[in-house]
Amino acid sequence: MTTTATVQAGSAVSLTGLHKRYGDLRAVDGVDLTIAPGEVVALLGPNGAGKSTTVDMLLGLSKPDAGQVRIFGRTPRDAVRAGVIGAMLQKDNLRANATVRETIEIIATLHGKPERVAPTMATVGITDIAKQKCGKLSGGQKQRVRFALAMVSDPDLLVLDEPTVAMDVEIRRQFWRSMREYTDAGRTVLFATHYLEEAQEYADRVVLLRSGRVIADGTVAQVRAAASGRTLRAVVPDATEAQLAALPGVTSLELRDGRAVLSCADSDAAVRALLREHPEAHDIEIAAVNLEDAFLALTGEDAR
Ligand SMILES: Nc1ncnc2c1ncn2[C@@H]1O[C@H](COP(=O)(O)OP(=O)(O)OP(=O)(O)O)[C@@H](O)[C@H]1O
Repeated sequence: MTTTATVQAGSAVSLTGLHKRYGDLRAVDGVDLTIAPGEVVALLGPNGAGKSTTVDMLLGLSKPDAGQVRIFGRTPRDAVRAGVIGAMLQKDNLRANATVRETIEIIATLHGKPERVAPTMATVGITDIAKQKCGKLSGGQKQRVRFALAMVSDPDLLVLDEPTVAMDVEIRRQFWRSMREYTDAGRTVLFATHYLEEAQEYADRVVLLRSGRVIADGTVAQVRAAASGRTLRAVVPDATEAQLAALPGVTSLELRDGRAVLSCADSDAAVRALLREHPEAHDIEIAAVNLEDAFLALTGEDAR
């Protein structure tokens, strides 16, 4: 049997008891997180939840007040030096006067991988802007150049802080297509995002941060279930609130003009009992709670 210790020893990312304060503010307040090789993990949280602070410590850009970071068993600094981490941050690190190709070439050469320049630019879709100066690029183009910089060393772990900010819908799709190619090859990704639908669509696992703490961690399906299961809607002309509230699996409800909206921990049990006790019920719909609802229920505040 695999023990927790061996899983952590073989982990891509291991954050243990991570704390970071700014004055009295606990920006990161005891984060424990282990990511296995090959996982694609979304780090979600409202503004100020501590996502960027966590990412900065993970990359060795800032030092935790307490706790430990290990990337494939190494310190962040050693991992960065060895080229096993590629990072795409929110900060603008592009030199305005350098062309796109020159920018990618410098980093590829630093990592001893000049042969990666052309394929990386093709994958990310920036070959056609290779000769443009970085200072003249649009926000979305700059994001793609940053993505190419993160990918050019062919790292085992990609860390992306809000990667699709400033990208329009088409560019965003293209971005995720190239990410898929990368993750299909078994590489590990941690991305921070405000776009809940991106987490839902592209991550294997979602970690919700709030006030510097992990408040939920699981697959998209588990996070949804942790919040409030499913919503059952039906028209039940003669039912009372008390009758509906007594149905098994129902956790809360609204009833207006015979239209009922039931929040269910167990929607199968609820729908069976509903039809048994109120055979006149009709127009029944059962929907999974989407991640946004789950997120709002768990954090109790506006995600954006
Ligand atoms: N250098 C700093 N000095 C003081 N406070 C900081 C600093 N960096 C971050 N903070 C504070 O720490 C908390 C966590 O910030 P952080 O940027 O990690 O959150 P976030 O989840 O990335 O938010 P956002 O989605 O807005 O980027 C916030 O309250 C922020 O104001």
